[in-house]
Amino acid sequence: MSLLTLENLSVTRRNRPVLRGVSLSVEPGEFVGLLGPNGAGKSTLMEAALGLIPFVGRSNLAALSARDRAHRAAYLPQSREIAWPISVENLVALGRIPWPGASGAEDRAAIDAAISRMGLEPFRARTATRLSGGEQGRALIARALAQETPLLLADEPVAGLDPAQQLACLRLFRALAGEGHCILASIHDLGLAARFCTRLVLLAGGEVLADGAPGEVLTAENLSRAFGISVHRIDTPHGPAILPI
Ligand SMILES: Nc1ncnc2c1ncn2[C@@H]1O[C@H](COP(=O)(O)OP(=O)(O)OP(=O)(O)O)[C@@H](O)[C@H]1O
Repeated sequence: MSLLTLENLSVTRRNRPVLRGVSLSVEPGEFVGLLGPNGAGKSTLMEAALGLIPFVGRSNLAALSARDRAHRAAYLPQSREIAWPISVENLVALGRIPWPGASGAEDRAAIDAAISRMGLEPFRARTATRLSGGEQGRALIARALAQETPLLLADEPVAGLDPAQQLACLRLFRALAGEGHCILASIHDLGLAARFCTRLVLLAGGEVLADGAPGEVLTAENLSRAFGISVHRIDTPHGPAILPI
């Protein structure tokens, strides 16, 4: 069963077409990396998929009630805003709001697991707004994980994370996909995307330029068309290293 199905999705923003007839279907077990130049519409696609902005076409997520949608999908927006000076633990606990019927023990287990998965134990009691940018980003990922949804839409989850935290986060997402979850994450680092994602979707000009296994999508021709760049690719025992030129 597809967790996310977009059919002919079109979005116009400020009288400019941003997405034009995008169709996409994402299955459990997939970690899909959403690639594309700045302004290609990666955030727009996630916002429209969730029904947060007007669109034409169909999104199975947007069609759900707010409660069912919150049970199906967690969302990490690109903006890392934390509105109140609450503790990291309480911030992560906000991910449990869609589950008012859960027992205290279930909530506690979900919060503890999310904090542990993001390596946030030392920050648990700290005021979230007084953490570094990367630490705040990890706390917001933990909030999304605590929601315990089958689908996670994450807008540039590794932006601002140090190299070790980027690896840890992407390894975790890959492991979650292995457990049957489904992750759709925008990402600008082509090497990391190639290494960790099971599938890549390249957006350009408001359309899906390529969709498939990393090796099929990250071709010289596709990257030149999407970004206007050449790349030097070196295959290492740890996966491809992709150097934009
Ligand atoms: N709130 C908004 N109101 C009007 N136009 C917007 C808004 N947000 C984004 N846009 C426009 O929509 C287009 C797509 O933006 P979007 O944020 O989806 O791109 P993106 O692929 O996520 O880019 P980036 O890699 O820079 O994050 C851009 O031209 C942008 O200027």
